[in-house]
Amino acid sequence: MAKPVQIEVWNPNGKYRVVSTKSMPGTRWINLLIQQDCRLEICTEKKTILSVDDILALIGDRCDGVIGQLTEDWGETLFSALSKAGGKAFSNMAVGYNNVDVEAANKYGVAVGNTPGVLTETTAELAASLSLAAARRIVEADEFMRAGKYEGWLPHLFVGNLLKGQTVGVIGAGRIGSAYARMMVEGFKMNLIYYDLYQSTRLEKFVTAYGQFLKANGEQPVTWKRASSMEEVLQEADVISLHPILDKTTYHLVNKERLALMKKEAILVNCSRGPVVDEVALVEHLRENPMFRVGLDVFEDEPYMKPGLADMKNAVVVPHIASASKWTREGMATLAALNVLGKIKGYPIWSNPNSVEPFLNENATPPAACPSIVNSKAIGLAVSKL
Ligand SMILES: NC(=O)c1ccc[n+]([C@@H]2O[C@H](COP(=O)([O-])OP(=O)(O)OC[C@H]3O[C@@H](n4cnc5c(N)ncnc54)[C@H](O)[C@@H]3O)[C@@H](O)[C@H]2O)c1
Ligand SMILES: O=C(O)[C@H](O)CO
Repeated sequence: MAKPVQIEVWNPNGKYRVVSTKSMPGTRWINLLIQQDCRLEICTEKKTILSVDDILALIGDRCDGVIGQLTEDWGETLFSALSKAGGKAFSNMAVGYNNVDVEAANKYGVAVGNTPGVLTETTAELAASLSLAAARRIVEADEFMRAGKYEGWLPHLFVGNLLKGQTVGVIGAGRIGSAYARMMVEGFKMNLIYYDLYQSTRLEKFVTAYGQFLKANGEQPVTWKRASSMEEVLQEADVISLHPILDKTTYHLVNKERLALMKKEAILVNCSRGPVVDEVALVEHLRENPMFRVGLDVFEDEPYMKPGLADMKNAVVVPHIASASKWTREGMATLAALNVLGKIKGYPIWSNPNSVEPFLNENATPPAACPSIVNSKAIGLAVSKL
């Protein structure tokens, strides 16, 4: 039997019981739920990753909706329990939902929400930060200073890579990949090569226009190319950033063979999901190629790193913080809460889940719609006319 878990209760007499498996930033999401007659229960357990049993205990015998986290395993067991408890809605507080078995949710008619759009720039900025940190060896240099090893300026001290005029490669040029590409092209005047299953005309137009602007100002224009294979990006780019979703097609997309195609002094950045890279192969590649560098926000077996990675001077590693700006995290909480609330209230789904700004305006009542439900078609939800 599932153990009881610690909770904090808001609006105890609310009609709808909504559970959040974690405390989330900001208070707007809490206020939106309690103003709409929800009794909100927030799990306050100290452990970071809740087990399926912990979540079963939270769902209990009556629950209208759950806001959950990307660290949780939302499959058959949880959706069946939620449906049995009368639940209609689940939302990840994340844009990625590879932790959710959507087919299982469909089977029980449970809506699955995610939080696109609000993370785009914040995540792209972290990918850009990791690119720079790796190119200019910032972490190594910081450790050196703190260890009291600096004895004065030297011509060879922490020499890294100049980005200007080099080629940035983006694999997965969706919302975040495109935002990152624009930052690197505009900020550092890099040429772009990208690979995606779909053409990104907006991105191509942006680079063309910026190239024309540079040329008109007497500067070297930037260029773009849509690669016909991922291998082409790996071979040509100097800095490569990974931004696809994680699914069967992207698992170990970067493996031993593909690492071998990359330039010896290339930089690889991963802010998508850990299993997109074969981390064991990566550690071996880093060991054998000391001029090759990586910037990693995500890991194959989070929260762990594969043996040897932590010892690599040519790796910059941070703990899955790409979306960690205050505005973004509060926005994610708001979108996740409104996905659950909207479904409970019987609202239709928002017509453009890539454009969620109306839900984020603190000074206005949010639209009567669910911002982003990934299985809306499968469970037959109507689209909002707003
Ligand atoms: N590290 C973090 O904190 C963090 C933050 C936000 C998002 N993410 C991850 O980033 C992912 C992307 O987010 P997004 O909002 O840009 O999503 P998105 O759907 O806008 O972009 C994903 C892109 O990947 C492409 N793609 C899918 N399969 C591919 C393949 N096999 N090869 C090449 N491209 C492929 C898609 O066509 C799409 O353009 C999320 O699913 C999530 O896993 C991580
Ligand atoms: O998918 C997401 O939204 C992220 O990984 C959370 O930061």
